[in-house]
Amino acid sequence: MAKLNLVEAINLALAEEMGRDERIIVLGEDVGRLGGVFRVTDGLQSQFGVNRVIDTPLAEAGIVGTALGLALGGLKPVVEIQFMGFLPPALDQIICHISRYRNRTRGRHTVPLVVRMPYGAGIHAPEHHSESIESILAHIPGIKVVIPSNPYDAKGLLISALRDPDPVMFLEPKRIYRAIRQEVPEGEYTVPLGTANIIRSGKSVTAVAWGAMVREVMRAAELVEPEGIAVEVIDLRSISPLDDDTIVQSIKKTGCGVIVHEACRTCGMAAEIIARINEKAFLSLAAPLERVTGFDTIPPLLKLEEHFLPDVFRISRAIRKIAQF
Ligand SMILES: Cc1ncc(C[n+]2csc(CCOP(=O)(O)OP(=O)(O)O)c2C)c(N)n1
Repeated sequence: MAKLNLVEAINLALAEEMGRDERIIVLGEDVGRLGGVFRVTDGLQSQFGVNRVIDTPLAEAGIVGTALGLALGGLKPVVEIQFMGFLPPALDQIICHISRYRNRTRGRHTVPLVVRMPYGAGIHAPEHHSESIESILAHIPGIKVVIPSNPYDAKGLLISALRDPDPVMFLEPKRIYRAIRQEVPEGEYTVPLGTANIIRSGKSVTAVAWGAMVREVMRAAELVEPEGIAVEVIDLRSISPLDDDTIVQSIKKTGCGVIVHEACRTCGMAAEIIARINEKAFLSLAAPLERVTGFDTIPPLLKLEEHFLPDVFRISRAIRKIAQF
């Protein structure tokens, strides 16, 4: 079995599904000849031709609006937004139309499209290239929001997204695009949307993360292990729908939890997760729930980025704090 990184796993999922389903087309800025800024769509245009892998003008609202029309016309478009920071012009199409077509037509029309986008900080990129605004997407009813943390899940989640009848936002943590290699099977397999994964079991503290933060949380869990703190790590994989059952079951076992995300603190996903734990497992809590997050500021440049992003130090400090109760 080949060991692939995240970029290669996503590329493989696209190539395999495009081979199986000729309704799938790819469109976005520089996705064709160049193969995308991060080379995620590398080779697809030469394999499937210019009618199925389309270089578009620099106009996010136009690209996503076009994809909506193509989806309603019977195709399965996969849009690449070059960086999540350039998503806002397309939010009008996503919020006002794509997310509501099923509801607007009383289920007669669905919108089977996928919007892929690199997101998150950690690669020393300038403004608009480090955004992590997943909670804005999670706030929109009618779309699914998926974030893989490793190559195996990336391929399986993307195949599920491509086969889903409804719109899926597929967020790619670019900080780990090439940082992890993992055995990824050839051929089809799926990872279900809306299902979290317990990637490390423990009885002391529950830690919830997604995307690039999963790796940091795993490092923190290993750091505190010799101190007698056994951390259960949940990789959320989908932030909408949110698999709160898995989180609640874990909290009932450990009695305390920390949620880690690199997005800004205010109205980030941690706030929603903490609210759900309060609703469903408050009486099992032995300590206040903690969150370790980015700060309420634009992701800063270069070295300051290291202070903005939750790291092993900040995460392990939060874990120790709640484990003491
Ligand atoms: C709204 C928005 N979307 C995407 C980008 C990312 N981006 C930066 S340069 C570039 C290519 C621009 O190509 P072109 O307009 O031909 O200008 P040239 O590279 O020739 O100067 C893209 C897509 C951006 N800066 N702004």
